Amino acid sequence: MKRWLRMCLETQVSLPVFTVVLLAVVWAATLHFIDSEEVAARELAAESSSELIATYEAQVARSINGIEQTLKVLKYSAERQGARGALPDLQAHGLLPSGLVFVVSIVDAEGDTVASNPAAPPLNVAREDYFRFHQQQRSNFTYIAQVMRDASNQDWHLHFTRRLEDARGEFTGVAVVEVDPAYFTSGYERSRLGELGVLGLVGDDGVVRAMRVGDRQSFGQRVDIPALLAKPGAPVASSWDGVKRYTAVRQLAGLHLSAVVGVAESEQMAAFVAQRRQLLWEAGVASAVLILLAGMAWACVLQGAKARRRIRRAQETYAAASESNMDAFFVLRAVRNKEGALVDFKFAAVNSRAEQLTGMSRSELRAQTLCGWLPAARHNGMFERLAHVTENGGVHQEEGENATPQLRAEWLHWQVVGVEGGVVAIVRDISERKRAEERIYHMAHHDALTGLPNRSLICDRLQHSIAHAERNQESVLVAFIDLDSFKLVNDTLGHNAGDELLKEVASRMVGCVRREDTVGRFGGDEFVLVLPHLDNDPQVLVPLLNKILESVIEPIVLEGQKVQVSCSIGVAVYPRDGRDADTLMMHADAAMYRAKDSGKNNCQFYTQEMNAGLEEKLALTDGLRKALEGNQFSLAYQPKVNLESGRMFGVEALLRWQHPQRGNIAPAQFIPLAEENGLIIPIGEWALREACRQARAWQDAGLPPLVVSVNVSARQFDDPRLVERVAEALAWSGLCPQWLELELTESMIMRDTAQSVAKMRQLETMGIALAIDDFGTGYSSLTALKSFPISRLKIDQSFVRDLAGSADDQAITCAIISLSHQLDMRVIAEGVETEQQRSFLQQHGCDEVQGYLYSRPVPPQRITAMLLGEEVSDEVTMFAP
Ligand SMILES: Nc1nc2c(ncn2[C@@H]2O[C@H](COP(=O)(O)O[C@H]3[C@@H](O)[C@H](n4cnc5c(=O)[nH]c(N)nc54)O[C@@H]3COP(=O)(O)O)[C@@H](O)[C@H]2O)c(=O)[nH]1
Repeated sequence: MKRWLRMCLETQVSLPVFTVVLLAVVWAATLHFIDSEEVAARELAAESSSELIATYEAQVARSINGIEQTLKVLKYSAERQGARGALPDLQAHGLLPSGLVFVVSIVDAEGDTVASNPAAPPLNVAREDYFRFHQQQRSNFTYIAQVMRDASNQDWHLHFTRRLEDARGEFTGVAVVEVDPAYFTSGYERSRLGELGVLGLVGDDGVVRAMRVGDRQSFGQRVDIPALLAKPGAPVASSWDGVKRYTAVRQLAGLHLSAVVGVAESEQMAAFVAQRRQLLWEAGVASAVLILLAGMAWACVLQGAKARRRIRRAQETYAAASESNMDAFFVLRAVRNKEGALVDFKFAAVNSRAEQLTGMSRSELRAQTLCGWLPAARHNGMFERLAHVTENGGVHQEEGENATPQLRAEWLHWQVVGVEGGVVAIVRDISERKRAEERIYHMAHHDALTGLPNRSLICDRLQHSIAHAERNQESVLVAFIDLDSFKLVNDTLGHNAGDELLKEVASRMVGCVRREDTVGRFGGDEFVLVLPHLDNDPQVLVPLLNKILESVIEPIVLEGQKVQVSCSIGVAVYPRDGRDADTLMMHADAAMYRAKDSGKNNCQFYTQEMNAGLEEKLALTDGLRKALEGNQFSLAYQPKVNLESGRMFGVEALLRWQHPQRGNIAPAQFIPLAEENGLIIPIGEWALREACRQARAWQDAGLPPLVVSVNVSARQFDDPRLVERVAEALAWSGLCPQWLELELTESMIMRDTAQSVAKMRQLETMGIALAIDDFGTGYSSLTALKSFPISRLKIDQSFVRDLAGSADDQAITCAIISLSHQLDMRVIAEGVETEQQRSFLQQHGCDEVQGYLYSRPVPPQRITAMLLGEEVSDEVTMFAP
């Protein structure tokens, strides 16, 4: 109810209501006035007709009275002196009326006109109404006949007649006065009767004797007198012309005649109608103006109301938003001195987050000024910044560590917005975000395993150190550290052990350096040291580097086993060995390789000469990239011989690279490089396809089928598409899987035995044979070995080389032969160059051999020739077993 009342009181509602009421009043007054004016006009019209009838009645009475006097004189004279002598006598005495207006005549008993004035031709009127009336009735009153014309008077005229009789009362004729009907309506006053008013005489028979409407004379028509009298004072439609008139009727005393006067309603009410039109027009215009003004006022009011509502909603939204907001809101009103200078701020409003941030209640804050609460604001720039935004508007934003102890946050983001009369400060506690950012930054720049700076942070720090050294003429030492035999630990003891080793080594290295030095993990088992702020003799750091070598090689217990791992360190020094980070890293890397080549567990400083090796490596890498496209690769095939039969049963496919400038490049030189940069995947795939194609070509040529062995490197074996690629090579070449053997190394399959077994089983299922190459050099787990679907072990040539002279190699070789047979595998020895070696192997049950003793790796045509028996090696019978 209250709401409804308040709504009604609101201007946007009350204004239209008021306007409607005002319009209603205006129109009610106007219509009422019109109504009363109409009543007055009608009364006036009715009165006017009453007045006119009185006047007209008197006029007519006077006129008829005159006519009656004439008739009486005529009657008197005619009855005394006879019909013929009456008129001359009367004329002689000047008793006849003017012949211009009245025609008088005497009719005898037969109806013949015996005298007339003015003189007229003789006429018999015996058939006329008035004659028969007087002939038949002894009447003593004037008979007024209907308008007519006859032979003696061609103009329409009225006959006023009286009976003539003799002394006995017998009928002797008729005295006649003829009058123009217009005579009775000549008193028509336009000023009062208008153009449609009526003056008329109507006989008791209802027939009009004379009538005038405006200028129009008429007679003879019938008028319903009772109908005219039915509604006194009200306009009635006249039967003769349909015009509505206020009509008055008077019966003329002693005459069978009524006087009729009428004024037309349209003319009588014309002034009123005009006035009414004027009033309605004025009221209409006034209403339109009122509506227009009210409409404009309403629009303004509505606009204002809308604006107020918007402001109210905005305030409500602001209040709701600020309350539910994670940000603290402080509405600060400027406090000015008498001169208008801004001296402080007062807390006008705050939200609950602001209470939490300050630890003060709303009322406590509102009782404070900014500088009263935070005196430091005057000195730390806060007041100055707020004042600047207050005076100049705009928005000021900043974030940083909180230096105000009154605010409970570590980090704050400030947004100060200028508003009317002050500022709104929106303060957000960003401590959590900052901590997260720090965490993310740390994660992005540190190695997750060791917590050391990662590659990106190492480079960053190195660049900073270089920049600093450049400014201060200092040196920076960069050391590239690679663990020796880490792979072995990882492969044999598993990844967890490898991770533990890396963490331990990392912590030992950190323990060796200063706070300002950086020890970072570059990736895998590679670490980098950045030692800045050196004077120009880097040799002073040799003891530190030795300390690192010593600390790394300290034994460590992993998975219950005592393990010792050394490291190789390569050192480059700014500015001597390079002026930028990339060059220094590259040179340190080169030096580290030199340390590896120099027997590991040592430290090498970069020298110019090392660059040559590096450049060589880069050139080879570049050449490798182009080699596939340039068809620079080919395969050589080395026969594999069955010792028992002495026959070639298979070949090992060995990759050869014919460099366009450098000639033949040994696989030992480019295969590790291709492994390092991943090019071994496409190169290995090419070798696989080519070997399959060649084996199939030999078969297609009708030669005895050979098993072709293809080497698979670690990177190839890890390739998730290995099985797919092998299947594609077989399908593409059309070689049956039984004629393909893949040679894997111990270390590659021992790294993740479960995954290796799964992959090997897939290959075995396809019908492909698997052999373990270089057996004896790795660390095979015999349990794992049992579970592998391996069909052949290949004794590494390092054991075969000294077979004749080394009892150890003999023992190892015999053990491998025995192991193979126990695991139900065949065994082949590679690198067999001498008859002694072959003989030893045969005596100790080795199944197969491969080596220069039989043949070097040769082009496929040579194998073809061997198969065809065209080329015979000393020891090999070139037939498949
Ligand atoms: N992933 C791939 N690796 C390949 C491929 N082709 C070769 N290789 C590997 O390169 C290494 C060096 O190979 P290579 O220089 O061809 O040497 C092979 C033989 O020539 C050599 N050999 C054979 N018999 C003797 C001998 O009597 N004496 C002697 N000194 N050397 C001999 O041994 C190498 C074959 O070794 P292995 O593979 O272990 O059987 C080598 O490790 C190849 O594996 C390739 O396509 N993919």
